[in-house]
Amino acid sequence: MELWARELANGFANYGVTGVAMDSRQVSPGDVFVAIPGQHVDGHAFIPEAVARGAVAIVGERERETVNVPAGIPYVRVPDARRAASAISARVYGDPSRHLTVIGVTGTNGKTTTVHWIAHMLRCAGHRVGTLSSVVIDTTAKQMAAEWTTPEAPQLHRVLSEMLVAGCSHVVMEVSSHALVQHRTDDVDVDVAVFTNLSREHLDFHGTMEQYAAAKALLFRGLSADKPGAVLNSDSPYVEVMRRACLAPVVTYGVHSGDVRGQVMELQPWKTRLRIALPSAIEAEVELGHPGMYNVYNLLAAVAAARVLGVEPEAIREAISTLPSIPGRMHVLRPPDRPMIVIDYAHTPDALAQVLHAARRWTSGRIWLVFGGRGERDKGKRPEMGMIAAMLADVVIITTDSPYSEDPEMIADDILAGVKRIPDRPYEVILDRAQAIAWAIQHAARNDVVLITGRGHEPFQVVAGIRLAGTDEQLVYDALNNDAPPGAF
Ligand SMILES: CC(=O)N[C@H]1[C@@H](OP(=O)(O)OP(=O)(O)OC[C@H]2O[C@@H](n3ccc(=O)[nH]c3=O)[C@H](O)[C@@H]2O)O[C@H](CO)[C@@H](O)[C@@H]1O[C@H](C)C(=O)N[C@@H](C)C(=O)N[C@H](CCC(=O)O)C(=O)O
Ligand SMILES: Nc1ncnc2c1ncn2[C@@H]1O[C@H](COP(=O)(O)OP(=O)(O)OP(=O)(O)O)[C@@H](O)[C@H]1O
Repeated sequence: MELWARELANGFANYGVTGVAMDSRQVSPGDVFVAIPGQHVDGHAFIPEAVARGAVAIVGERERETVNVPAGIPYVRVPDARRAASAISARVYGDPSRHLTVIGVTGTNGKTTTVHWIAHMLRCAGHRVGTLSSVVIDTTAKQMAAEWTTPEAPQLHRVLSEMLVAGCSHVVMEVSSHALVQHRTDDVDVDVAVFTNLSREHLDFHGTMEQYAAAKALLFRGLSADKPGAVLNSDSPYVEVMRRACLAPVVTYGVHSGDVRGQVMELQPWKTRLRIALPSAIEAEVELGHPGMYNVYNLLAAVAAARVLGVEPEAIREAISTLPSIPGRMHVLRPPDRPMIVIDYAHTPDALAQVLHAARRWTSGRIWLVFGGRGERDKGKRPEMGMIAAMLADVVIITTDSPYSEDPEMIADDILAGVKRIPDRPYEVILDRAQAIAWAIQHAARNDVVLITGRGHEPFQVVAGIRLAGTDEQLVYDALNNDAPPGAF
């Protein structure tokens, strides 16, 4: 930690500050308010509101004369407000990560799944484990729906301190590239860092794949040489970027290469038989009850991490036979006399391709894919996903997926440009998501599959700034109930 950040953090801890807030609407009495110059608004404009809510000190980047700080309230100007927020949060909440074994998982896809599977393996070995994922924040004493993949530093350190109080010895958490670039995790003392994979995503934020990879590599750069290690996917073209960033010992995993190696014996529609070889020459044949090659990689990442953490092979083996499903990932509904319906969270080109490859094994019939593109996010991936959809599905239904402030029709046009690159692929554009899902279910035959991707577990869409409640599962139930005779489902 830079000297200025350490001194600032110590100063606030000694000053008796009891909490940290980066958003004026979340200030509690006794907090220090950190003003962030944002992309939309300037957090410095909310200093009076923060003080009115009980902030006892302010940190910002602007000169004191240019901001409105009420008399008697200390103001500290810093070179980087996000960096300051992280340092102060860690110190004010008692540096909880130093007393926990923290496993950070980064990568474009598979973070949530890998986090929950590592946590499961550690629990099978008898540890008390907290988790932070984009589905849930679980301190073991309480569970909260997650709004972020990785929360802002104040919430992050507060939650880590709650996990410590709840008696956790380990925490497994997702670390997003946004979090790494925005210093949210700078002061989390990570012990084991895991890399799943890297493919196109968030280029609106990172600009290029090189910069995106460099952002992910920050997690490994932060891992000191005395830590148990980094766990890297050696089949990823980006493995060397992560390895170069790393001073800690490296353990790799993969199907084609790796210290922990998975050899697929049989890839069945819904499960996979594989032989896993560990560096200690221990080999075991296991059955993974989750479909797709990509889940083989998630499993190998979890196994390698568990071994680095000292989990015995027997506990790992037991854990593999009881691995949990993740809400909204490959969630299967089998209404009688209807096509099978699968809800999944694929929202990147690679994830969509992986899931469609897996889906091809489920049916000799047709795959009806219902999906959209999220607003205010990487527009370049939309035509790519459109083309993948048209290449790998039989019927493509383009719909709306949380457009935020964007026009859903324009987003659909972006996707359509990719769909049209594959000649003669049938497609429909039905912007109302409920209608799109209902249309696919009505038209698909009994032995077809309706695959609905992009929203997974998410409980709402944001349309023109308004949160519209309703999961995809609910939309499926509505479609079936409106259409089916009573009691058929
Ligand atoms: C693109 C991005 O990362 N944006 C983040 C950025 O927003 P911004 O620069 O637009 O902030 P702003 O709205 O201008 O506000 C500036 C400051 O004023 C504050 N404010 C604002 C209004 C008010 O009344 N009072 C107040 O104090 C805000 O809290 C903020 O601190 O700074 C804000 C404050 O830190 C973040 O909330 C916001 O995350 C937005 C909500 C977001 O959607 N982030 C996503 C992209 C994200 O981080 N995702 C990753 C996962 C990605 C993945 O899928 O892998 C994640 O970890 O969740
Ligand atoms: N290893 C993987 N490689 C490619 N795609 C994957 C992989 N694991 C999961 N997926 C796909 O990505 C989707 C999201 O999976 P998961 O939530 O585990 O990833 P994530 O990185 O946490 O994403 P997010 O942070 O957006 O939740 C899944 O529904 C599946 O379609």
